[in-house]
Amino acid sequence: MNDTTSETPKRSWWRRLSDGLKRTSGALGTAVADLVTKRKLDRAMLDDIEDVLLRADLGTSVAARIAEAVGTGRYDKAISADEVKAVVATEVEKVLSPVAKPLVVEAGHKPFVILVVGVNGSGKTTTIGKLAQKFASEGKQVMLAAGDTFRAAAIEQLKVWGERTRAPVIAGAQGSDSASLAFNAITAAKEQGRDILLIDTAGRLQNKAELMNELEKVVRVIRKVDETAPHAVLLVLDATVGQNALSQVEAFHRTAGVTGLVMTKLDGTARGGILVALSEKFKLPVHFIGVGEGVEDLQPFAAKDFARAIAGIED
Ligand SMILES: Nc1nc2c(ncn2[C@@H]2O[C@H](COP(=O)(O)OP(=O)(O)OP(=O)(O)O)[C@@H](O)[C@H]2O)c(=O)[nH]1
Repeated sequence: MNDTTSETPKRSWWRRLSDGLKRTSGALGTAVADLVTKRKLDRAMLDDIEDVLLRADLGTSVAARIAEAVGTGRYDKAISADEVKAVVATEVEKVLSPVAKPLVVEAGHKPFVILVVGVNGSGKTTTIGKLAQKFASEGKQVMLAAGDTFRAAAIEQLKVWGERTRAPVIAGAQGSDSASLAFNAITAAKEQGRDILLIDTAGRLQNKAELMNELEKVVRVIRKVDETAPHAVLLVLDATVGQNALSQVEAFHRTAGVTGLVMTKLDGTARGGILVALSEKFKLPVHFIGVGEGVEDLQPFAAKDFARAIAGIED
């Protein structure tokens, strides 16, 4: 039946997810299929499978574990690509299950302050828009702070989200001090009794000390108004940067104390396994993933769905 309107939201998200991850799952699936045809399983085949997994950026320890699991009980036997995919899905899910955690807005903070950080163009504004929409639909009073004071377009983009979600936007002039803007925003959110304050920040490269110091200052200044804040620090990562994501996590975690990750643009890479490598290494909660340009393409992260999609298992 081709009636897509009867699809449940879950089903349509699965479609978006598996289509979005096609580059990774397609590359993986084709390479595995090539390896297993007309051969019996031996050490050389397992090494080749491990290489394929490394090329998808799953990381050395996860790739080795999967190869080991594929080999268990199967030496000298024929093996199908589907069997390998099933093992990949099972092992990837084991890594991801402990980190797949929703973003929880704890009671007792008014406002609950969420600082959104990351490099240029990683998808911070899209993430803020999505979160503002979600919280507003739950009846929460949201406020936005346009802490990316470098780019006029970023301030405008946030204002559009403010209008859409009926959230007031605290913004300064282009080039104004982002720490004082954060200070003003949290003060205003307190005075107005807003439930949640989402603070955008300028995109910055993790190796630019000056900008990272500025981010440190933003956090310090926020704490002057509420010493328990920020209550969540979300690092938005662009999956297409590959291994560079590892050093981004390290640097932003050191500077701002990241509490959770959002990974966007998984549709733009054949190396979507980077999310698995990051999870294995840092064990930071993963809240959302993005598999396309639209705000509906950013959804809460579910370990099992992701593991099946990346392994190329059809629902
Ligand atoms: N293909 C794809 N594009 C995405 C995804 N998430 C965001 N984008 C696009 O990436 C671009 C940058 O997203 P923004 O949300 O503006 O990123 P930002 O981090 O706020 O950017 P700066 O303000 O430049 O730091 C936009 O064109 C988005 O539509 C995704 O999951 N997949």
